[in-house]
Amino acid sequence: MTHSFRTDTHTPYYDGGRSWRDTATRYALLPLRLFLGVTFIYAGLDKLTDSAFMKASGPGSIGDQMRNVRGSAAIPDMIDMALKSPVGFGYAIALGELAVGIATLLGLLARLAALGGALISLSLWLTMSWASDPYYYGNDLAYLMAWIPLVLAGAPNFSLDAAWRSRRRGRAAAAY
Ligand SMILES: O=S(=O)([O-])[S-]
Repeated sequence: MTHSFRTDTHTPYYDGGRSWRDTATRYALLPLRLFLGVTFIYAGLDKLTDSAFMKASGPGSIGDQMRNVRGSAAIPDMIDMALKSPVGFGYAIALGELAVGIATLLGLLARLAALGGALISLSLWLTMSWASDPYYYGNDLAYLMAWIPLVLAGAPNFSLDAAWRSRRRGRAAAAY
């Protein structure tokens, strides 16, 4: 009986020593990072520039939106807390989204930014979109899940974190 071994099952289009598969794997999280970064910046700016939204009451206001979902929220106490200062809460969410989006795009403290994004999505899921039925109609749960790979991986490429790390390594190497 003869045995044959194939160690390479794909076509090696070499790119400076890497196959295209290695390159695709290396940058697999980049589309997700760009999408979440841009979307959170957009969501933050959208809220900040919507004068109807940043109000304690009235059509389209954050106050009315929270009162509308209070009965169906997973944790109504969270809504009660936010309703003590609906406009303050609105600014906190909008500025949080903006900061998370910018940091994610720049790859600055990327894991921390992704954790912030996940916490924002978690709190919106438990309140605003908890009543979605079936659950997959609610988008905040999908955002929460989308942040998790970035919490785990950070932003190893095209990022300020990576630039900072390689600068520190360069300095450490120069010191020896
Ligand atoms: O977003 S990334 O640093 O994984 S390419």
